[in-house]
Amino acid sequence: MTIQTVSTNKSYGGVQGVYRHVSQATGTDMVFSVYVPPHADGARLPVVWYLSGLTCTHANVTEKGEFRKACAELGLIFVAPDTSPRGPDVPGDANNAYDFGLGAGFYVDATEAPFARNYRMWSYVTDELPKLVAGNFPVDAKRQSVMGHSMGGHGALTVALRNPHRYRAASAFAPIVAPSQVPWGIKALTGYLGPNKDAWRSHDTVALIEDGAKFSGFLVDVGEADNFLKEQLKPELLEAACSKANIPLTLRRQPGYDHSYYFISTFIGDHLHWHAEKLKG
Ligand SMILES: N[C@@H](CCC(=O)N[C@@H](CSC=O)C(=O)NCC(=O)O)C(=O)O
Repeated sequence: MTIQTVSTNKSYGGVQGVYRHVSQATGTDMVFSVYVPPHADGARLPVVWYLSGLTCTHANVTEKGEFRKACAELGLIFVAPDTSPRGPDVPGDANNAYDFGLGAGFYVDATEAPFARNYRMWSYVTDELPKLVAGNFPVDAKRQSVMGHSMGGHGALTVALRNPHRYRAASAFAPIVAPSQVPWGIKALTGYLGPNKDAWRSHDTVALIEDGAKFSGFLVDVGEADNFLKEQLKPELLEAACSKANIPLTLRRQPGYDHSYYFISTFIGDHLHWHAEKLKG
């Protein structure tokens, strides 16, 4: 598994890199970014996975997330994958909408034509990319955690609930917590997985919790001025599900904050400190 270096820049004593590789999972080239903090020769470091939202590539959080200072101080590797396969042969939304297809893989392995061939973002972020990163960066694979934003918050919570022994922490900014119940999610899960809603449950945080999935606890921030809060995000459904299942949830409703990277960059330091505590030792 070889990777090609697109760019590297020194930052906070570490290296911010962007890399490209040929993905077996998606059948396309994929680009991702990795920040490696300053570290002693031979050291193996904990890794935080960041899953991005609709319309994003690796670049949104890499350029606007303001995570590097905290990662450098805390000794965390930070990995940001793309949100979908891309390329001239990759099908997208029939109407070029922003919420399906390119930039909107929803972290599932599609079963429906014509998406099943390339849209395999679940396998990509939980299997192929972790192996690639472990083989090319100084990662301690026993110390991994995951966070994400919006569609990527959905991705982070679902990969954690389905792999509770792999990820020591999971947090989210403005996550879609019940995609089976909201317009963004219904469109995506129908398109990628088909109309049978039973197949959606393993990609729906609230449904996974209702069906018995467990995790040690979540940290979730939402902005009270987020235009998507009431129709698409519905954090109250996560609150109810976690409460019923006795899963610890710290849900912070941040007054005045919207859905943007101004919101994420304000609180990402808190999240990284929370992750670092759980990734110690
Ligand atoms: N119409 C808007 C909506 C897209 C948007 O807000 N995307 C968010 C993620 S939404 C949920 O997954 C985002 O992170 N955008 C990128 C950014 O850098 O802010 C639009 O097309 O922008």
